[in-house]
Amino acid sequence: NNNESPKRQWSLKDFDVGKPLGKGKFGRVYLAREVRSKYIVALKVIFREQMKKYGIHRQLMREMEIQTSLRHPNILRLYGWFHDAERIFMILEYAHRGELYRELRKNGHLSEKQAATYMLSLTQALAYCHEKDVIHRDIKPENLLLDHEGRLKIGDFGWAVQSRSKRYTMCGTLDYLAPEMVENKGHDFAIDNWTMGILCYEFLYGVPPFEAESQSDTFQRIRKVELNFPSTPRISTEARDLIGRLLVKDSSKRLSLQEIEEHPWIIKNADPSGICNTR
Ligand SMILES: Cc1cc(Cn2cc(-c3c(Cl)cnc4nc(-c5cn(C)nc5C)[nH]c34)cn2)no1
Repeated sequence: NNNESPKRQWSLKDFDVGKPLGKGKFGRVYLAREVRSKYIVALKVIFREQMKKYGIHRQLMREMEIQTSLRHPNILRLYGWFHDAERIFMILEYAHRGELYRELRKNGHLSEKQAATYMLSLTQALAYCHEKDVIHRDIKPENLLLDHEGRLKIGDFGWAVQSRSKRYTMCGTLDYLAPEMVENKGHDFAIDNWTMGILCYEFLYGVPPFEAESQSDTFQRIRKVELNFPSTPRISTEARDLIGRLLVKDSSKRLSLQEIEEHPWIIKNADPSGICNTR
């Protein structure tokens, strides 16, 4: 829209750079403050030679175009970017309460109200992305952040990062691959609906549904959709119903985002404000 502020030319001297917040294969994220406004941001720094080495320059540009155009309360804002001779810098919204994963690990699993509230936020963010033909926002828990009020933010450009704490390594993310990915078929919007099922399970049980000793066992369990629900923690029938209607091999038979929003478990448990601080 034409009342958009003109694209400022940013440079590193506009920022006081603070502590590192996270690091990935291609770079790091730092806490930073814009000097004039004192506005706190997260500054993601990507090393050019790493970018060349992994040949991700074009993908990065496309992802940044997408991310800049997205405006949604549950999607981390990309305010702008700049570069110098050896690095590319992205000026990102700072999520004050960090990784949702930390909350999940701290409490072992989330309450049904918290899980349903985060599921609703994710569904609304993904519905917004799908309207703009953006799929596969890479919604692994490592990429889900919480703002100062505890509101969920999808915090990444859909490319692999190593989260700061070593305990969930990158290979752990294969738990999130859908059958069509594992079997190398094309994937479409429904890929995100599968991931929503994985996430909902993990929010409620603290572990992903198809976790196994080896990668091949995990692939096997994904392909056969070997889904079982442990007896503890006790999860409501509605929650298991929702998970069972998302983790469906035939992608055309998975619940749509609209149907997730209208599911009885979501209606009964989710806080529409997206903020749920009840344990
Ligand atoms: C490279 C690379 C690493 C990562 C993963 N990552 C994301 C962040 C991050 C962003 Cl982008 C925005 N806000 C954040 N807030 C935190 C945070 C706040 N607390 C209290 N603790 C943390 C951690 N991290 C944020 C950092 N690393 N993506 O690409």
